[in-house]
Amino acid sequence: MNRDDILRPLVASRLMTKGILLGGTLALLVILYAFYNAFLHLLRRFPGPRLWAAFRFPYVISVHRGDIHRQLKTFHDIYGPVVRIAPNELSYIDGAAWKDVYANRPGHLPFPRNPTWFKNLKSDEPKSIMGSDEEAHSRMRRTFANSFSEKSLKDQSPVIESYAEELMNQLKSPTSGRQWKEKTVDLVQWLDFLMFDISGDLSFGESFDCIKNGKAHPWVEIAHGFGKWLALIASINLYPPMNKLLRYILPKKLVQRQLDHREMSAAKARKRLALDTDRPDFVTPMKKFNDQKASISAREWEINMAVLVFAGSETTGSALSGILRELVQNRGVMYSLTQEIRRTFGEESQITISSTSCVPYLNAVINEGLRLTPPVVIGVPRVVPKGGDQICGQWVPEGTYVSFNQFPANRSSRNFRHPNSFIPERFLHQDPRTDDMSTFQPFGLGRHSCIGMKHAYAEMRLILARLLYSFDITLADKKDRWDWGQQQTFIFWDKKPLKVILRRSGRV
Ligand code: HEM
Repeated sequence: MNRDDILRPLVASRLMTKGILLGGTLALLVILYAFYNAFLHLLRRFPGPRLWAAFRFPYVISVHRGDIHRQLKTFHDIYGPVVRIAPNELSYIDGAAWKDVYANRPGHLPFPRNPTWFKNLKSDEPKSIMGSDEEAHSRMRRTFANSFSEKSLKDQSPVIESYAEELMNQLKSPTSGRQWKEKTVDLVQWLDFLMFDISGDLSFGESFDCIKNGKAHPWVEIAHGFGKWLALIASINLYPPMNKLLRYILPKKLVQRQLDHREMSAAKARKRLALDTDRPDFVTPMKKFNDQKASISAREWEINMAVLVFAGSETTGSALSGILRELVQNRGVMYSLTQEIRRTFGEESQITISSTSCVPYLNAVINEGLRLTPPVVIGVPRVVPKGGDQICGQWVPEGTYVSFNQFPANRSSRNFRHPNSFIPERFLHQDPRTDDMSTFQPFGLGRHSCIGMKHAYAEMRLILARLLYSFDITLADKKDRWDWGQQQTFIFWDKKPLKVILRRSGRV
């Protein structure tokens, strides 16, 4: 036996001992970290699943599996209206949380948006209205407000109506040169095309021509992946200091796709800004305001126009798809709504944004659809400000992430009778004993609430009325029935197709 033969096992055994010690120390640290979070942390008295209270990873995994909305629903069913869903995060489904977290309360500090979800890739990136910087937000909100007023909506109505007309013409158009009696189409796809074309026109001054071409514009295709992208960035941001390496960890191809998208948006925004025109869109009123007050920079314009296109199209398209799925799966409601529309309007040309503003059952159907299939599935989280604050009568320490989560709230039997059923009548004859309408805020509340709410309602009414006036709509496959919540969510719904048969109603 030489010297090396004697030393080799000794070295190996030392290395193994060191490895075991290191592994043991790490395991101990993880156990201590989890023990601290679960039993000593200031949030320890809030109910919730122990593993989620101890670590952030179950939440992140669920976000990436696309089932966070269902997980939250299950937790609220078990633990009640407030649940601890991560070491530093609480989820609410109690209506009082809307006011406490999102509204401006006199004598209380505002709860800012959680920067984790809105952090930029680079520190010098321009700010957007969706960001967490409160000063930038109020500057932009003031600039944009005029574009979303009643008057602006009235001015923009002919533009929106012209796109609804284009969609109807496309759906009615002969197939293979022949008139048709019935036709199968995917409404999710067509509604998506419609909403992006409208948003493109109002924000960039030109349509994406998705309806005309029958396919998504490259800008729109990339935008479809935006929810997954946001979820990815947020999950990395949840693990500081890993987020400092964000730009280096993310797959280069993915980052490049987003950067190309931004460049494409910037070019479109610049092109519209350069036009000397008073066309009725979002830009004209904003530009007038900005020319006087110089409130936002050129780079801020560029990013905000892209935000507006996405915020206005993904959400409204999703709402319309959800409502139409509920309608084709609930024939009684479909029948009542169709009757109301065909009774109210003698001709299709009478259906406009203004004429659809007071059609009661239509409004009730839209609200019930927003309740069952909320486009903003889970809440946009806020951070409890300095000094902590009371939420739903309980003190919550500063720095805690808090959110009102629409899907679990709207599907909870604490808040609604028969929460999973599509019953528009609950909005016509409201009964506070069975339905807690304070929980229903599809457009949010407070200074960050949806700036485009009036537009969204106007578009939804117009399009539903036109579709149901002209067509009898049924499911292409009778077995294709399922609950909207079964789909995955990546911030937004990952929508499955809605294949329906259109039959001409006899009115057209
Ligand atoms: C059914 C359709 C829509 C739904 C359900 C919806 C929902 C929401 C919600 C819940 C928020 C609040 C986010 C937060 O609390 O942080 C929001 C904000 C916003 N929405 Fe909508 N939205 C819809 C349509 C639109 C449309 C049509 C536009 C514009 C054309 C729009 C533009 C915006 C913008 C710019 C914000 C940010 C407002 C701010 O932070 O001040 N949305 N939306």
